[in-house]
Amino acid sequence: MKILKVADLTKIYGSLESNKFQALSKIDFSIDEGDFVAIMGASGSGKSTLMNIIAGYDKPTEGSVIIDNTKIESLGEKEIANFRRINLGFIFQNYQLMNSLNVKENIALPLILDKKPVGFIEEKVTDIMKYLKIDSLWDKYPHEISGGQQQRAAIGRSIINSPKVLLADEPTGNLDSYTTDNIIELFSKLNKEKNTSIIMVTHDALTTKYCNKVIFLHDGEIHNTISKKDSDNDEFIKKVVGYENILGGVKIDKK
Ligand SMILES: Nc1ncnc2c1ncn2[C@@H]1O[C@H](COP(=O)(O)OP(=O)(O)OP(=O)(O)O)[C@@H](O)[C@H]1O
Repeated sequence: MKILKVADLTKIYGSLESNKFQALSKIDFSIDEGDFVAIMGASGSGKSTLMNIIAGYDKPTEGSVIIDNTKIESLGEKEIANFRRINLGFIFQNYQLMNSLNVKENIALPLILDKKPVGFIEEKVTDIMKYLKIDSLWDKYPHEISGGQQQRAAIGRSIINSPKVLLADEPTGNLDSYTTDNIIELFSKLNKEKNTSIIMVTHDALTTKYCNKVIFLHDGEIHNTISKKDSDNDEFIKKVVGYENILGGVKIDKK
């Protein structure tokens, strides 16, 4: 079953002829339920723009995003915020935890905003912290824990509502390679055990080892897509590294 469909998506920033910039051009792809997809491409190729439009943080100039049969652009601002809170999880490179709240309160935040009963929140947050192996950190504040632990807490907050789709924009960009592996394994676990569909922007080819698909953006367009079903794991990573070398290091500036 298709869980997400991106159709003919174009994004032009700026309204004046002098400051117009086309960041995405006719992007078209779909994601099946249970897919774990990476989006790769050079800096400036449009990855964050695409993620922000999928999450409804930004609007496309043309085209549409359909998530679980809901057309995102047809929703008003309040409806988008509600839809996002219930159906999507978003994970950022810099975690975006609230510094004044401890780990437990950060994870509970979406349920508190939804005014869920205290007992329900308590049970859910305890389960999630155990699942993520951060239950011993429940009373720590973000500045008291490591980057990897902060990212686990951020993942906890993003999955507390059991979203069908998890969007992660460079989730391991600030982490060392050991912690990166841990976080990527956690994504794979969520993907396999909870059937969460994941779309992850990454600059690191090795983080795609559990993905079943990699979409390469180049200059705001889909350059190509690699599927794991065509190859074994080593061959898959080799292909990803190959395309990353061709596309990865070049800053693309259309101005
Ligand atoms: N608000 C904006 N106004 C004008 N141009 C923008 C805006 N946001 C992004 N851009 C431009 O759109 C292009 C795509 O940006 P985007 O952030 O999506 O790229 P990216 O692939 O995520 O890059 P990176 O890997 O460096 O994060 C870039 O050239 C960027 O300068």
